[in-house]
Formats: sequence, structure tokens, C-alpha cells
Amino acid sequence: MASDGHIPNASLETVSFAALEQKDPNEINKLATASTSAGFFYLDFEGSKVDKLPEMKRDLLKVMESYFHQPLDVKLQDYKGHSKRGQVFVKKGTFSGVDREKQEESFEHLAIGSYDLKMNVAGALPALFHEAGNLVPEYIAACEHVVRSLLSCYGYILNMSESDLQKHHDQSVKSETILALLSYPGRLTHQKHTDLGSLTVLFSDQWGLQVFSPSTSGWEWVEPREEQAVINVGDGLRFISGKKLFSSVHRVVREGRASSEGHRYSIAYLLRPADNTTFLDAEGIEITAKELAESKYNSYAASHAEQDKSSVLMGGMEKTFGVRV
Ligand SMILES: O=C(O)CCC(=O)C(=O)O
Ligand SMILES: [Fe+2]
Repeated sequence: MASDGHIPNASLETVSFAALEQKDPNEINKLATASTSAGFFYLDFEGSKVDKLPEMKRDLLKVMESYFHQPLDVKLQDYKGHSKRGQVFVKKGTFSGVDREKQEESFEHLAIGSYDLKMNVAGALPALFHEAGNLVPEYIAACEHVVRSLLSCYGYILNMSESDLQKHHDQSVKSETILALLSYPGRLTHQKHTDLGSLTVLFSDQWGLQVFSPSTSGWEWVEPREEQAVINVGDGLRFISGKKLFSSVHRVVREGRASSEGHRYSIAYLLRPADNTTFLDAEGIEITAKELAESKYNSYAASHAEQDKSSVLMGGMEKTFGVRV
């Protein structure tokens, strides 16, 4: 891995969500450019219908701190028996970390299924979150508004009917959409990957996130911004778009610029297509969104040697970039 001294900050576009809500053509243009290059952009919520999102994030971070500081055996009560699927507490080391020699050094997280939450709020949330009232459902509702508006802009960019794109993401149909609350105590990391879903709304106040730049063929730091989310396209929307959009390749490291950060937290709303949506994957094989999620979770959890053998972890982006990341 390159030493930190040589890793620049990524110069990512900042897009106004209020302008996207108004379908401002200049802002939609920025979205199109950002989603066909590195794939990450900042989204600013000022003046929009969800201008409270950064404030809600701060409240959620406080609850997360209390949750993740509980002893492991308490958190494991939320484990529910799945090792790789969402809607549960996933202990550190379940997925593979950045360092080939220390693969078990990966983040822990709590995944809250948005469909499950709608069906049964109490059952989908660990007890500690009940004290936060409607914070989690309201946070998810705000993110749903964000991704619905973004999808409608992507419909315009891709010249696809808006209803078609929304239909692939019908919130009343079961999907793997989750709110993932991630915790990186100590030096835990997150192995390079593309997201399996369609769109990610990510907040973190700490350094650590890096994006792969196709123009320099190297990693770049994503500067944390307290008031803005980082958005990226994942494999689901990329495949639905006929691979016109780019999935961003990213990871979380704890060295260099990030080494002086303490316990790192991030909040990722991960929109995934409805389970029964079908598309052609990186290899051109027709699969459902649910099948993609299964193979992607398997890849996240596999050894580096296994990951290297297939295009699943990186969503086929290495072929698009023409380089091994
Ligand atoms: O923790 C982060 O900043 C990144 C999280 C991430 O990449 C993910 O949840 O897919
Ligand atoms: Fe990710």
C-alpha cells in the first residue's frame, strides 16, 4: 500500500440537493459527470426538504456510541444467527479487512432493514434505540426522500422512464435496503469494494474513507464534511443503467491522515433494488437483486485470495478502469 504522504485528497463535486429537488439542469449535469467518473460526490442539504439530515446524523451518532460501547456479548444478542446478511449486529472480522495479513481487522456494524422496520419497528431495532423515539424511522424516511429524488434525476440522465427506475426500487417490496451503522474501534478497516446496491448516503466525521481514482489509478482521501453526505452509485444502479454509471471503488484505512482519529463511526443508508429486479451483472449474466446481494456478501466475507479470483467484490469496475486496484 502506498505511504500516506503520497495520497492526495479527492476533488469531488459538491451538489446542491435543493437544486436537484427543483430539477435544476446544471445540478443534474454535475450529478451525471460525478456518476461517470470516480462515482462519489458530496450532497449539500441546505435549503432542501431534508435540511435537518446532518442534525439527525449527530443525534444518531450519540445513540450509536452508546450501542457500540456495550459489551460484545450484549451486542451479540442482536446477532440473530446470520453471519453475512443485514438486519443484525455483525461482529468485527466477519467481512475481510484491508490488510492481507490481518483480514479479521474489519469493522463491526448494526444493519437495520428498512422493509423490516416498516413492518415492525420494535422488532427491527435493538432496545437501546427505542429510547431515541422515532429517530431511526425518521432518518430512514429522510434518506428515502433523498434517493427518490436522485433516482428521478438519474432517470433524466439515463433517458429512462422515471417510473421504471422507481419501480425497481419500490419501497413496499422486500429488498436488502438497510441503514448500516458502522463502528471502527482501534484500527479496524473496510476492504476495498463497490457497494452492492443502487445508491449510498454516507456520513462520517472522521478521516479514513478513500476512493480509487481512475484518472490517477491510485487511492485518494475523501475529506470528511460534517454538514454534507457522500453519495455513490453501487452495482445495482450501475447494472440497471446498462453499466453507463460507475460504481465507486472505495475502502476505509486507519493509517496516515486517519491515524490520529480515535474510534471511527459512519452511517450508511444503502438503497438496494427490490429483491425481484433482474439485470445483467459484471459478467453479463442475468441475476436478481437478491442473488447479487448473496454473492456480494459472500465476496465481502471471503479471503483476499478468493476475492481476487472474481469480479464480484469490485462490481467489474477493474475491467472498466483497465487496471487491478
Ligand atoms: O465507513 C465508511 O466510511 C464506508 C462504509 C462503506 O463503504 C459501506 O458501508 O459500504
Ligand atoms: Fe461501501
